[in-house]
Amino acid sequence: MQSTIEQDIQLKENIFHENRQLFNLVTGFWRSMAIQMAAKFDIARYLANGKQSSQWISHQVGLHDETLFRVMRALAVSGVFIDEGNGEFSNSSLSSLLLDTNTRNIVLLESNPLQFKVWLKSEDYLMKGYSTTSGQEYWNELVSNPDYETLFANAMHGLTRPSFVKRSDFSAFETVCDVGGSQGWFMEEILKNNSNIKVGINFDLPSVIELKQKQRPNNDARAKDVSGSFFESVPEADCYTMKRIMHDWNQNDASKILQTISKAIKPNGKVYIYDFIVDKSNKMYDVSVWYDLHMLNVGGGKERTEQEWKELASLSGFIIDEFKFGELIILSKK
Ligand SMILES: C[S@@+](CC[C@H](N)C(=O)[O-])C[C@H]1O[C@@H](n2cnc3c(N)ncnc32)[C@H](O)[C@@H]1O
Repeated sequence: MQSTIEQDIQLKENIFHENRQLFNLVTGFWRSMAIQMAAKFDIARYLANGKQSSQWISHQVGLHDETLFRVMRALAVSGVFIDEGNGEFSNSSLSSLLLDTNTRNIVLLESNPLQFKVWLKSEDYLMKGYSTTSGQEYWNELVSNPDYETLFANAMHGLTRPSFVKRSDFSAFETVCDVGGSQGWFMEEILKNNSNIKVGINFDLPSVIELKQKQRPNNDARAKDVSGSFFESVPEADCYTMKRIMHDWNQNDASKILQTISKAIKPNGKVYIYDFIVDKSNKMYDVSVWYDLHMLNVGGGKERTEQEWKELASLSGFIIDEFKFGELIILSKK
């Protein structure tokens, strides 16, 4: 029989030595914050031409020598940077990814403490569900902090795959409205690829549109910015795109957004939703189920399976025409 002390020691050893996978999961936020620091101070950039000492980097950036060494040493153990010995480091395949602006923007957002903050409500959700929460709180908080809003918009742009536009057929439409279009990157891409479109509207909350007009004024005469709330009204159009919008909202709110669109959509119009389609048969690691939890914490949102998309469409007076590429859902009015 093992004594309690022996059992205790063994438990600790299991967690800290033998079961590294569990340890890495449990302490994920340590790694997340260390990567946030590396991305924020663009450390990978200083290694782009080969190995350097952390001390040299800290002098270039204006950081504390010993602390930067300790951050890089810990990240190297997790595969971010390579520890070359004698206080020198080089880029690993992971830290090299931070040299890409889009990837760095996504990392800067997803490892940001403000993103972590929304998870503090997890226990509440687990105990009581999310029906009393309004997802709008998160967006109101976001738009009241222009630095966070810019960080968010840059990351969203980083997540936009040009293939979304290239694979979508806009040939039948004159007016397209991107609902919740943020800084207008997506509409810009749509207009660039579709000369048939006469008007391309980027629709978002007033403060988002205000920021967009300051930072990214339109230079395509067909592009228009319109502000408002998709719970009240949206401009008339014959195609509505919504990229990473519906997953922010619970079934009731998501349905309200579709009902607002239903009032403004022109005859034979379409709604193009760009969101994950959760594949329940997929037992492998699938990022959509982690995003599903993140969206829940952001304010009661969710990622949906085909069946759940069908239910949402039907609840809102729409039918699903097609599921495409695992990430595009095309709807028309019932
Ligand atoms: C996840 S972001 C997606 C942004 C953009 N579609 C993209 O993929 O880059 C959600 C967007 O919805 C906007 N939003 C939130 N509440 C809104 C409302 N009530 N009316 C209009 N837009 C809203 C936010 O400001 C934000 O730009």
